[in-house]
Amino acid sequence: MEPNIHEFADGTVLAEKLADQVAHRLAAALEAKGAASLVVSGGSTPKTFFRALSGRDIDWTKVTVTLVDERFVPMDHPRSNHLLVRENLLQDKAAAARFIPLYHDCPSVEEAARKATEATAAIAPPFDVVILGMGGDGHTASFFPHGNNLAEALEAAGPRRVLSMKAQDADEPRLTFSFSSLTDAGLLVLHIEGQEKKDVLARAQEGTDENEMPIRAVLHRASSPVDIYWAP
Ligand SMILES: O=C(O)[C@H](O)[C@@H](O)[C@H](O)[C@H](O)COP(=O)(O)O
Repeated sequence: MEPNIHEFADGTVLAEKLADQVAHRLAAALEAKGAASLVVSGGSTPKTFFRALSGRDIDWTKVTVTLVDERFVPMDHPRSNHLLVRENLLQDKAAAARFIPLYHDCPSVEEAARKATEATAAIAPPFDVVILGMGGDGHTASFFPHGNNLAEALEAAGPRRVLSMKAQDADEPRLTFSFSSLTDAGLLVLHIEGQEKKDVLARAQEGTDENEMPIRAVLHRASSPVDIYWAP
């Protein structure tokens, strides 16, 4: 299924449009089920979008927010995605949402992944909204090229869970939802910005080796349509 590409004049316009689309999708889920789930990525790209979404007027008390992936660091660590989401998304109206962290203070990242799987199992599948980012190496979530658990993480019919991931390109051990947990979302978005990321996307779309560029698994075999949001 070919991705749908939405291009915007700049990151601010993109953030407002994406916040509108996500709020609309969450509101529809709340109307239909009385609950909604939002699963977001970390990194530097989503900050403006998070701030725009935090002010949208939906019943956030019934929305569960969690992370696509997390660095294996405590919440007060500057590289924590939980910290990023707490400071930028869980503010204003969205402060009322329930947040489920992936990080757990365990002796190993493998044990933390088991605890994160248990802690997130209560979120009814499929997730309503999943927002992915992409690194310059073609990783998404914590599906890093040549990651130690990459094959398992990318299994099409693998169990819904959180796995640990270690990779040369990752600054620290990671916790990541599996491909199967993320890619049947009601709304599956890849949010990237800048010409460099657009060039990386083009290279990913031309090739098939998922170990080299794991984003290819999402682009080529996600069960949900992929909506790419891009601004210069
Ligand atoms: O924990 C993370 O870093 C993210 O989940 C990761 O997958 C991110 O989306 C990309 O690395 C892009 O990051 P930037 O937005 O900083 O380029």
